[in-house]
Order: sequence, then structure tokens, then C-alpha cells
Amino acid sequence: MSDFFQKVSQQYNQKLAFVMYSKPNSSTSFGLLQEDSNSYFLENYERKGFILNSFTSEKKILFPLDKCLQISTENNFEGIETTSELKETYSEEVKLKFENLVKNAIEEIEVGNYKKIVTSRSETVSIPDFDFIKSFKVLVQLYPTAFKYCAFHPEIGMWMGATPEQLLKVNKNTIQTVALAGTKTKDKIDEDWGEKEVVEQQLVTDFIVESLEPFIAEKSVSEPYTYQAGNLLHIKTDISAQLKNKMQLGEVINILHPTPAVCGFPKEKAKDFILENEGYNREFYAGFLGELNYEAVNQECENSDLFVNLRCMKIENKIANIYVGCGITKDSQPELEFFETVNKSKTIKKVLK
Ligand SMILES: C=C(O[C@@H]1C=C(C(=O)O)C=C[C@H]1O)C(=O)O
Repeated sequence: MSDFFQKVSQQYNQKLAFVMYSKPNSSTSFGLLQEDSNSYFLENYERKGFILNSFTSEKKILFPLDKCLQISTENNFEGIETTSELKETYSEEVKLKFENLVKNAIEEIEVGNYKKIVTSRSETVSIPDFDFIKSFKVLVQLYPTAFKYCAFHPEIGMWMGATPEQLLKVNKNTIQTVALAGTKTKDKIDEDWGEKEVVEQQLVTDFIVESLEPFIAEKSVSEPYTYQAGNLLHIKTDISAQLKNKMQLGEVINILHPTPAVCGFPKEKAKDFILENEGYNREFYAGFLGELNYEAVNQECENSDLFVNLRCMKIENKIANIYVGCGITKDSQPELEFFETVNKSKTIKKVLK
């Protein structure tokens, strides 16, 4: 085993916090190994470190840079098997329960209370022979364009994922974000997007652009385009702008998170619907994670690189809890939405084989 993974493995054996991650299109994995057994939480957005922020923002775990050993490795993991087809397995009971949640959301949207609600579910898979280092390597190999990570913290256990969605990238005063929504499988690449997906994604773009307006200048918004994430395709719009005041980073994050891509619109009402109706705790799923105020090499500035925690799982006692959701609008069909979550769960299930 390489030195990098040996250190991570020792860290885990001592039940000390760590995170390892590899950014989109990068050939490097980074690790932060916390040197003490304290729990650190983010109190303000001037801190430097790796943050794991829960969906409701109740928990903001920080791996402070000044308390961590920083390590890295090149991603040339040889001999890792990454190709295998998955059987679809789900119970009728699970399907019915999710379809009822979706129906409930559609009814609320039809009476005009919401424009969009993102409903989700968690699914458990038994993993008696799970090896987190091997699974992380497979994630990195399988999803080069995603943000891949594996984090362990005594407060929250082990989480792992490969997300296609950037929440916010900050470089000097330039900020970048995306509106990502609408889903179909890769084999439908030549079919046009349906009206439902186009409307659903535009709503995310409009929310982001309108709510960032007071904080930004010189914005640039791309045309929506098709973006591949594993076996799925999404509609994506790239948004960039100049931040008027760097001190407003925390406010910008609070405005963006959770976006209508993972929560709904109007935001606070949709969050309440989710908390009251989903019937389970999302914890860190659909929260965000990543680098906060890292010193950029050769630049006199600090950079942040944050991602929405999607296509992820929590590992607990030889069980993987996989989290998957989908955006519901008035035109949603409950059964199709259920199958969308089944397709999304394959991203993670592939690394459990
Ligand atoms: C909610 C998830 O994904 C989000 C919802 C999407 C949709 O509804 O089409 C697409 C991409 C993500 O913004 C998830 O992966 O769990």
C-alpha cells in the first residue's frame, strides 16, 4: 500500500478525523489528517480548512488546516477493477413509499404552495467486506469529472461520494457556481430534453442569478448544456461573477445553500416540507463540503472550492446508507421519479461491488 493510504489507514485505526479527496479532472488526491481528537466546528467563514456542512446547516464540521497533516498522492491506482453491471433491486414497499412522497409534493405544488420540491430517500446495502480505501480508489477511477471524497470524523462517522455539482468556487474576487438539474440516462443522449427538465433547471438558474445580484458585478451566465455525470446526464448552466466584497463569502454561501437543485423553491418552505415529510434525516446528504480559504500557491489570495454532497453514502456497521433524490415539479410522474433515484443510486453502488 502506498504511503498516502497507509497514513490514512493508520489514522482511521486510531479513530482520528481525516478527509481524502480528488477534485474534478485532477490527477491528484489530497488528504487532511487531523492531529488531535478534538471536534472543530466552523464559527465564521474566515477559518481555513475543509468543511463538511449538513443539509440543515446545524452541523458544520471543520478540519482546520493548522491542526492537520496535509498529504497527497498521484491517482495512478493500478489493478483496481472498475467495470461491473448492476442488477436493479428494490422492494415494492420502498417504491410505494417514495411514490407517495412524490404525490404529496405534486399536490402541494398544484395548489400553488411551491414551484419545486426535491424529495429524497435513503437506501441501505449490506457491505460485509467493505474496504474504504479500495472503494475510494474505484470512485476516483470511475468518475474523473466528479469531486470524489471519503471523510471520517468521530462526530459523524464515515461518508463517501462522487458529486457532479459545484456549490461555489472562489478565486480572488471571482466566484463560479452552476445550476445543475434535470436527469436522464446516458443512452438518451440523442433525445431532446423534456419541457419538465428544462423548466426545472431554469428555475435553479433564475434563483441563483437573482439571489446573488446584490453581491456581484460583471456576471456571466452560459447557455444551458448537457453534462454527463457517470451513467447520467443533467442540464447545466455555468455562472460566474465578481464578488463586490470578499468579506461576504459567508452570506453568499448561505444564500446559495441549499439551492433549488437539492431543496426546492421557495427555499425555506421547501426545506420545511422536506423536514416534515421525507421521514428520515438527510444529515450531510445535500449539504456541502470542500476547501475553505486555502492559500493558493504563488498567489496572494485565498481560494475556496465547495461542492454539493450528492451521490454519496454514510458507512455504518457494515451497512452503506445511500442517499438519492430528485426534483419534483407539477409535471412529475411519481414512478419515473422513483426510477430516477434508482439510477442515481447506481453511481455509488458501483463502488460497493
Ligand atoms: C438530488 C440529487 O440530484 C439533484 C437533482 C437533479 C434532478 O432532480 O434532476 C439533478 C441533479 C442534482 O441537482 C441527487 O443526486 O440526489
